[in-house]
Amino acid sequence: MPKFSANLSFLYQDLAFLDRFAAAANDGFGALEYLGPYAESKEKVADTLQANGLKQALFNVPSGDWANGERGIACLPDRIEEFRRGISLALDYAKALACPQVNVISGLVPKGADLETLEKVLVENLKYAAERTADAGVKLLIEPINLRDIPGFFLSTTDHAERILDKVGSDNLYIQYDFYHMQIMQGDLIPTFMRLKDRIAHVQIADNPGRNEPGTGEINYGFILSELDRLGYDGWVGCEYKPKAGTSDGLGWMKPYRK
Ligand SMILES: O=C(O)[C@H](O)C(=O)CO
Ligand SMILES: [Mg+2]
Repeated sequence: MPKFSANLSFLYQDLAFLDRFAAAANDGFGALEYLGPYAESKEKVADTLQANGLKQALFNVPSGDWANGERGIACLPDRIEEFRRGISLALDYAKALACPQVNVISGLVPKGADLETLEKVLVENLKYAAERTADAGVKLLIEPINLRDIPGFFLSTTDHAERILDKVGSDNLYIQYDFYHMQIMQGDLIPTFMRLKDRIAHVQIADNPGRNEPGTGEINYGFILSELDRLGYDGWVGCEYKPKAGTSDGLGWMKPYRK
């Protein structure tokens, strides 16, 4: 049976961040994920998780000035020190929240930048981060993201993600496979998942078009979720979508998977 993690950067947007924890627990989620916990103290986040009987499935390492349009800094040559500090902060939180994995957002290609240079920076940053996260018992992930929602994003396909994993050469670096992004960029969702299964540590779902809840678009999540089960995926399924019907009211799709 698939188990679901509520992505609090998308769900329960009408509530304050820490109030979203109880709402997710009440709706039957077993775990949480979000862009980052850094605006709250790690003690407060850990207490709220525990008070609501939730696990921490994942969060992103610090990803630059998100509000002002940055989408990660991991490929940017002039941000290496900041990236390294971010890894150390992410590991502090991961330890406090008993979070088994963190996701790296690669970054936007700056105008006129040399792609080979960006790739080298990303690979070196990931080598550095994979070593530190491995020492802490935390998996490191990278996520291909579709170019329609984030034009100019450096990492947008699983082929590219695989090449990066090969270049980094660490057994602690994995792919975060977001079915929504991959439907837009590649299609062929389950055959690709099957091929990359051993390199994928986390999956996320949303329907297309619209990035709304499963059942609102063209992706057959009934099939996908049963395939994830059949193929032995036992990680969390991250619900990273914009609820069309309100978060709780729009959870009808999840009913068959609740005990
Ligand atoms: O948007 C996504 O798919 C990501 O998972 C994310 O964390 C930020 O872009
Ligand atoms: Mg995602």
